[in-house]
Amino acid sequence: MKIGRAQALQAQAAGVAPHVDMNPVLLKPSSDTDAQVIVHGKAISNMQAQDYHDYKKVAMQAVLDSHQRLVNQYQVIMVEGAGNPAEINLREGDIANMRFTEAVNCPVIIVADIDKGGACAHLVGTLELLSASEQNRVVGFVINKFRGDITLLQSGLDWLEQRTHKPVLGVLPYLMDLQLAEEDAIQANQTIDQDDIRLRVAVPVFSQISNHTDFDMLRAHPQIELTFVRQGQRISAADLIILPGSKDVRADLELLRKHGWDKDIARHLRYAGKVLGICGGYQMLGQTTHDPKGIEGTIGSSKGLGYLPIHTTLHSEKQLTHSQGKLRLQADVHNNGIEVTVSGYQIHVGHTEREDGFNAFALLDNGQLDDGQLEGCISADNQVAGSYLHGMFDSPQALQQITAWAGADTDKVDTYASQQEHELDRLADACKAHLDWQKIHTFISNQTKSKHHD
Ligand SMILES: NC(=O)CC[C@H](N)C(=O)O
Repeated sequence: MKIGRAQALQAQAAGVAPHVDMNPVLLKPSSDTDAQVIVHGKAISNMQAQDYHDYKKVAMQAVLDSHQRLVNQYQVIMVEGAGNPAEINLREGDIANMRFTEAVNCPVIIVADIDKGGACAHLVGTLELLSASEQNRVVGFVINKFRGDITLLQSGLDWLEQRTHKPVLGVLPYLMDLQLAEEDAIQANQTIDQDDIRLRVAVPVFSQISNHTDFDMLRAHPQIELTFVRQGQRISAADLIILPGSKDVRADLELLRKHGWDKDIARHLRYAGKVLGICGGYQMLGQTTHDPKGIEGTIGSSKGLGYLPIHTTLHSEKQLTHSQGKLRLQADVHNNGIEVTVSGYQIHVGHTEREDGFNAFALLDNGQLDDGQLEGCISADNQVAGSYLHGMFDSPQALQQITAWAGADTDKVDTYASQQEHELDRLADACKAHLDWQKIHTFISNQTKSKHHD
């Protein structure tokens, strides 16, 4: 079952369990022109933009079915649009914006990001490009991410209301360093304690990087300096290099070599640094990756970096599982002999075999995939490790143990879930203080009444 991170976060914010109906159709871009289409949590296929366009009629029905199920279950349903309601090239066949609101007859609030500039022009222009009935369902505007003196904005807001005859329902302030899970873009902003950096982590950014939210907890840790190494840059001095997941492991392996990152990794290991691979990054650290059916790219095999005694073959079925177990990683510091629990999720098409006699990364409680209960691998010299477990840093003990393995004694931090809860509270407080709830409640109760009359 797969839903977008944004929808899972919205469910957490609303205090309800996430469900696929909250994200009936999910597109996971696999390149600039195609995406994996996931309907009701199940992958349908990889589609080119044009094919998806034709598929939208089917997808719309899935969206409406989900909406109906939610209506039967909840009193208030808030739907977030995707992209922009005025993308005229995509309006025909749209399933995520105004066409959906017309189909289910719901009021609309348009939100503009003033940090990017041109917010008034954006709102007036967007409204202008909607049809008359769509315009009628817009009940107001919200300005988001405002910083500065609000009194200077007031004349602009007055103008906007006069011009459009729609109310501004609030101006939300820019919340500094809000650390909420992002969908596709890599988040790199960090607040670190410069005088107390204990671990420097470098993550090369592959073209097809996946699951970059694995790094959110490292980024949120005040004693860990996390650097995303972009293409064209070299990996500079660090304590730990982490190779992230990838949607096209063999192509990204080639990219890694093209940028000289293989040499940087070799040098880093000569200087006794540690290297960790997650999922696709784990596969790259092995001996070989075979793709006999061309699942991710061209048919063929690629030689890995050769640091771990593992062999991977890509299959057509994607495996998806949640796992929990005990870390096998031995820490040079902070090793008090206590077994550390690690948990995470696995999502991959690769099947990996570890050569006999080598250490695993973790012993899982109920391992089902690949090498069974013993998951992942650690090199004989204890310098290189790899695992399929996404989210391995989300539990504070595992984070502490892995950073200890990498040579640093870091303080224990909040769990990922409670850190997200704290950030959601910040956002909720801002919404409570700055939105016109009286008006918003009126829209909601009118809507509920009209539904009862339907
Ligand atoms: N999330 C990932 O890194 C996936 C790795 C690889 N593409 C696989 O599916 O096996």
